[in-house]
Amino acid sequence: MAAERRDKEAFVTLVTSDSYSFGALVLGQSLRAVHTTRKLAILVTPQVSDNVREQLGKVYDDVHLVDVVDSGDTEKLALLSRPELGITFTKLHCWRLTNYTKAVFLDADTLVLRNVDDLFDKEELSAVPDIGWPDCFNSGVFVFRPSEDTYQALLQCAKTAGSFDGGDQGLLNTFFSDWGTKDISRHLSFLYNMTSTIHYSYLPAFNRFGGDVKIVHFIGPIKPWHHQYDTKSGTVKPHPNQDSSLPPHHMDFLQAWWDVFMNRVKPLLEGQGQLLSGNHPGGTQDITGQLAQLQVQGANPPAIYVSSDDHRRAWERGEIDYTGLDRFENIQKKLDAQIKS
Ligand SMILES: O=c1ccn([C@@H]2O[C@H](COP(=O)(O)OP(=O)(O)O[C@H]3O[C@H](CO)[C@@H](O)[C@H](O)[C@H]3O)[C@@H](O)[C@H]2O)c(=O)[nH]1
Ligand SMILES: [Mn+2]
Repeated sequence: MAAERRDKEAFVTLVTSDSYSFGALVLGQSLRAVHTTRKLAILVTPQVSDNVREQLGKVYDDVHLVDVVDSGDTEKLALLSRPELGITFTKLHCWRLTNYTKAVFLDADTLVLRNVDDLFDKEELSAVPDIGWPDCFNSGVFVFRPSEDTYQALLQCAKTAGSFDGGDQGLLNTFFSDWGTKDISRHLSFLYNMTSTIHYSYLPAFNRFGGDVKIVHFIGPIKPWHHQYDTKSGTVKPHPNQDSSLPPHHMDFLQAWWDVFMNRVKPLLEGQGQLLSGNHPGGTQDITGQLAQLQVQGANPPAIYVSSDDHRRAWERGEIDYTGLDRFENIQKKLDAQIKS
């Protein structure tokens, strides 16, 4: 294919915080690992620190600074138990990347396992059914055509109809409401957005088709970067809140995420002085501990995991109080407070 066309097509993701940036770095490197021929673009908001933006620039061809768009719809987001997701309206900015003729949006919590450049043969709006309500599409992976007109129409739709889940997925399913019925070629195979969650898994189908998964999507509040990684054994350990309920294959995908992180992202970050230097003597380190260090260095520290200096220093040493101060509900509460303020 002509190089000019390839240069006008891009994979696009979004980050509004330093923590999601770990996801974006892994995603970008996973796309490089499967030798994509398309450009990599990322939307970042001013909350992402300068230091992190610089790291993102090592992986992404195009780092676009955008303003936050927030649905502010706390009532509907409460139904979804995810008060933080109003900010995902910021995703709409991807339609403004009009220097590309076609693009594929990927959430920052996705990981690419095989080359998916064939997605650029699809038309707007192509996506995979959502596992919770398969008449809707999941908005973590979709093919679209950047257009200022579409962007304005989406904003208008946000003002008039709004989003039925408070996030971008509800809005996009309202706007592209004929996705379910109009054209079957816009239904992508589940292999392009394999959501593996604790709530639902069709294991026999997984055993039959799982080997062909192209993109895995870590939906839900606990992301790969919240898990612990044991540097001695080179294996990921389940988050204490997920321990007993994870489907077995989920651990393999988490491991795949961490393998990309350790082999392809950590070496990039190591040039960053003290970042990633705080391994716990026992060999266990948690990326959020590294995040805390990143926040100490960053120009605009979100400090969401840090409640006091002592606690912060313990966290940085990798001494994480999983059953006490650092238990998941507390982290979640802090995140919630951060988003409301
Ligand atoms: O604080 C945040 C929250 C989200 N994001 C970005 O927005 C995406 C969507 O959020 P995520 O936490 O991945 O949501 P999911 O757990 O995947 O939940 C679902 O619901 C969301 C809201 O409707 C949709 O955006 C998702 O695609 C859909 O899978 C992320 O991947 C990031 O790219 C941020 O940058 N910062
Ligand atoms: Mn997601």
